[in-house]
Amino acid sequence: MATSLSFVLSHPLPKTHPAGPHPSLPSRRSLSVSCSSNGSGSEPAATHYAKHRRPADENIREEAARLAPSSHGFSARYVPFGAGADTPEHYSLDEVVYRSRSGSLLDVQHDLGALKKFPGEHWRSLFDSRVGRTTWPFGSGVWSKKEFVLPEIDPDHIVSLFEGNSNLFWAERLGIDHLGGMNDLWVKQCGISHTGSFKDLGMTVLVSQVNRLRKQLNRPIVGVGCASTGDTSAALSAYCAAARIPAFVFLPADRISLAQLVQPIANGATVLSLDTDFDGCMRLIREVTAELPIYLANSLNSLRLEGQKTAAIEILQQFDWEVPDWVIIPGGNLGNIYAFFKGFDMCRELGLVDRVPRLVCAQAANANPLYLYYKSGWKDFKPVTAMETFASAIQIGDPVSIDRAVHAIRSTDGIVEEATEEELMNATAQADHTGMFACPHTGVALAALFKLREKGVIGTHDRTVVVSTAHGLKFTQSKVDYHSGLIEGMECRYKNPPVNVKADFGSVMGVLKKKLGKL
Ligand SMILES: Cc1ncc(COP(=O)(O)O)c(C=O)c1O
Ligand SMILES: N[C@@H](CCOP(=O)(O)O)C(=O)O
Repeated sequence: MATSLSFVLSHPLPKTHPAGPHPSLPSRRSLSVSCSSNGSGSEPAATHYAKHRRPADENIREEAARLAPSSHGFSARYVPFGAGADTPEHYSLDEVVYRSRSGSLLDVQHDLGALKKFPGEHWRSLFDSRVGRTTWPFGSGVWSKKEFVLPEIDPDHIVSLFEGNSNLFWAERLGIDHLGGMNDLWVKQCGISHTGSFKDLGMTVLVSQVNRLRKQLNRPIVGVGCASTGDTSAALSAYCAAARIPAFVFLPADRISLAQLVQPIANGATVLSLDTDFDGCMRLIREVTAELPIYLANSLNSLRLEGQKTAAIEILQQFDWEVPDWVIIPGGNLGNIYAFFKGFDMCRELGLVDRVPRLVCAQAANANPLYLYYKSGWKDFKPVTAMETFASAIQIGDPVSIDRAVHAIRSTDGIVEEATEEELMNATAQADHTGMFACPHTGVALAALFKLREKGVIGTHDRTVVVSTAHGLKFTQSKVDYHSGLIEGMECRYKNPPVNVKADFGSVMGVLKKKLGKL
C-alpha cells in the first residue's frame, strides 16, 4: 500500500482505512506534514492544520504544482475496443493514435488492479471530499475524479474551466403532470455548462492531453481540429483559446444554430463552413488530421469519453451512490452513451456501487441508424443519410461510435427509442411548460421517456434520469418556430404565442379577463 507523503497528500483516505489517515478537506494542501503514513491507521501528530492562504504571488496552479505529486501509481493506456487487460496491442496515451492496427475503435483502459487496491468506500469519500472546492484541478467535476480519468497527467498541464458538477434536478411537475405521476424523475443538466453542452466534459481532457504533448513532450502538434454539428466545435474552441492552442473546426453550412456558429468565431478558432453534412465534415477532418499534425478532437478519439464518463459518476454521487433504474441519453455520433456506460461500469467494477442502470439511447427518427439496427435484432447495421431535424446536433447518419453504443446498450439490458419531429418538439414544449428550457435533443430523450412510460416499460416509481445535453438557449429558433405555429405539417399542440394587443387599458384588460376566465 502506498505510504509516501506525496501520495497521502493527494489521496485523502477514510479514517478507517488501513492505509492511513483521512485529512479533512479542503485544507489538506496546507498540512504541515513531516512524516508519511505508517499504515497503522493512527493519525500522525503532524496532520494538524495550519490553514494558510497561499502566498500572494502564487496562483492555484502553482500551488498544486508545489504540493501535489505528478505520478502516483495509477495508469491508463489505449487498447483496441473490447480488448482485455492482457492484450498485446496497446499504446501510451502520449501517442497520437485513433484506431487500432485492424482499424477498430480504441478505448482507454485503466489499470483497474491498481485502483482496486482501494475499496469503493475510499473512492466515494475521496470524490465527495472534492466537490465544490476551488483546489486546482479538483474544482472541476471531471478532474475531481482525476484518478479515473487521466491519472498520469501533471496538474500543471490541465486545461480546465471547472466544468462538470452540473445540476441534477427533481422534475417534479413534469413527472406528475405529464408522465402519469412519476415521482422519481430527474434531469441531469449537462448543458448548463461553460459552452452550453456536455462536450466540455470531454474537451477538458482532450485539450489537457494536447497541452501536455506540446508543453512537456515537445510534440509538433500545430493545433486541434474537429468536425461538428455545433457543440463539439464550441467546446474545442473555448478550451483551445484558454490554452493558447490553435483550433480548426469543420461545420456543415446552414445546419447548425446561429448561437453555435458564433461560439467558435468568438473564441478565435479557424472556422470552415463546408457545403456538406456532418458525416461529410467528419470524413474530411479525418483525412486532414492524417495529413497534418492537427490533433483530432472528435469522439473517435477515446480520450474525450474519459471526461464525458464523469457525468455518470456524478449522477451516482448526487444520489449518495445509489444507482438509478434508468438513464436516458440522446444519441448522435454515439460516443456519449458509451461514456455513460463506462462511468457507471467502472464504479461497479471498483466497488463504488453494486450494479449499473439500464440505459436508453434516444434518436431522432430523421437520423436513427442505431434505432434501426436495434430493431433488426442487431443483425444489420446500415448507415443512413440523416435528414433535417430540429435536434440538429444529432443529425448524424454514420455514427463513429456505433460499436461502443451497441456494447453499452447490450451490457445494460438497454433500449433504443426514436422520436419524430412532432414528438420531440411536443415533449420539449411540455417540459418547458413545467419550468425547463430544454434543447431539442433533450426533447428527443423526453419523447423516448413519454413512449416508454406509455408502453409501461418504465414504471411510475422507477428512478429515472433524463440527460439534458445542451442548453436550450442555443436552440431558440426551434422554439420560436414552434410557438409561432409555423412548422409545416405540425400541429404545435402546446404552442404559446405572444398576444399582440393595443397599448391601452381596455384592450389589455380584455385580453387578461379572457385569459383569467380560462384558468
Ligand atoms: C446537444 C447534443 N446532444 C446529444 C448529442 C449526441 O452525443 P453523441 O454524439 O455522443 O451521441 C450531441 C452530439 O452529437 C449533442 O451536441
Ligand atoms: N454533436 C456533435 C457531433 C460530433 O460528435 P463528437 O462527439 O464525435 O465530437 C457536435 O456537437 O459536433
